[in-house]
Amino acid sequence: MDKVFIEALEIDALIGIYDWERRIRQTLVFDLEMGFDNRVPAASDDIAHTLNYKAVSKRLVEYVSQSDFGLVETLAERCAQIVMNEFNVDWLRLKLSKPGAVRGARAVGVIIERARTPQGNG
Ligand SMILES: Nc1nc2c(c(=O)[nH]1)N=C([C@H](O)[C@@H](O)CO)CN2
Repeated sequence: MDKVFIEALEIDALIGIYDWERRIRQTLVFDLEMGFDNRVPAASDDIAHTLNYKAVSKRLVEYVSQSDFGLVETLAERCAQIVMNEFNVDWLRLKLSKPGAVRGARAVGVIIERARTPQGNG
């Protein structure tokens, strides 16, 4: 399967379960892999036929910077739904890292993989 990816997209957000986290903004890092048949845009050389990684990035920045959740799990799930629903993506892997959240760890976070289940005709 072909993919389009976004690596290390940094977005500041209000996130976390502790009181001190409710008073600051923290930088989150997003890595996305999205299934897409890249033969179509390759044949036409037309940006309109792509899964446009700039458009996806812009939408995520818009959403995440306005978001306010306790858990990274919740934010990751919402982002996955936005990408799948608004950009017609059937499969994705999303890694959401929270750098510096745990002393001694470079980053912590979640990796989720989501696939749209094919609809039967019965
Ligand atoms: N699985 C998770 N564990 C933790 C989360 C989380 O969102 N998912 N969050 C925290 C705190 O907010 C932490 O990031 C502050 O250091 C702890 N564990």
